Amino acid sequence: MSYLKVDGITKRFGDVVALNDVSFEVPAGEFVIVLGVSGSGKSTLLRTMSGLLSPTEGEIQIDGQPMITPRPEVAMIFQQHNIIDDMSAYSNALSGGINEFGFLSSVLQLQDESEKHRALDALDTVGLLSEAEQKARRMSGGQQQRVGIARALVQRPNVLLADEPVASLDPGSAQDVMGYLRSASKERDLTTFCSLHQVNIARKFGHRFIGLRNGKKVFDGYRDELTIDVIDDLYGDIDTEGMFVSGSGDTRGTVDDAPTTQPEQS
Ligand SMILES: Nc1ncnc2c1ncn2[C@@H]1O[C@H](COP(=O)(O)OP(=O)(O)OP(=O)(O)O)[C@@H](O)[C@H]1O
Repeated sequence: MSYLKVDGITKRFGDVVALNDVSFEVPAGEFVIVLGVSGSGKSTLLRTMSGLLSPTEGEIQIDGQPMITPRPEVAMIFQQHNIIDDMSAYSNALSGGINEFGFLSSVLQLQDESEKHRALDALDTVGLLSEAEQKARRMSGGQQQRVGIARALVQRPNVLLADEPVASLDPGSAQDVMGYLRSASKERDLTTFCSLHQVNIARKFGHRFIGLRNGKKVFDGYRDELTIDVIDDLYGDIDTEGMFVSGSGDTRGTVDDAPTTQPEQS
């Protein structure tokens, strides 16, 4: 049964059609990567799914409920991590409960033990428990993005939306962050959408892929279906050399442990 349903979404900004009649359904727990060139509508799709933007036409349902405004069970991670430099990794993670506990109690850290435990647990999930006291400004870009993931996890989401979470990172850090995102999603059974520019990283970590071009959905398939022809169709003449071999090094969260074709629906 689908947990998330995007039904005929169109989003216009004046004369610009950012999304054009996009529909798909996703079962709970699936890890979906949204691909497409710059301007194809990836961010608009994720922002609409998060409730930050209203569609011009169509509807999004999560767990059978229309998504009209942001909801705590849908967490968003941004490219610029949006974390506070002068706060520790722990305090930043704890601030993920801000919607649930209120701004003041979050800033004053008046949360109870279970909430504090949840922040530490989230830092553990992203491999930063030993860095909990570290000020964010002293952390690398990749570590800061992992703090951003931890903060989203503290929100206790069912759906995680990550809008180009590794766009500003070097390739090694990008793989690291994607590995933690993938393993956090698996560990917590989160339905996850992640938009990416880097096709090789997408192939390494993705399970299902949705391809956008000029706001239209032009591809929706699993890893084995994401062929060079599909990538050429999405991106035009980019260099695809090396995209179809497994990477070396840390394999945390890669798809080698995940089905590469559509799972049977029950
Ligand atoms: N707030 C806005 N006002 C006007 N036009 C917008 C707005 N947001 C997005 N657009 C336009 O909608 C189209 C899709 O933009 P979007 O940011 O969703 O693409 P994208 O695939 O995420 O691009 P990128 O990879 O560069 O972030 C683009 O033509 C963009 O200029």
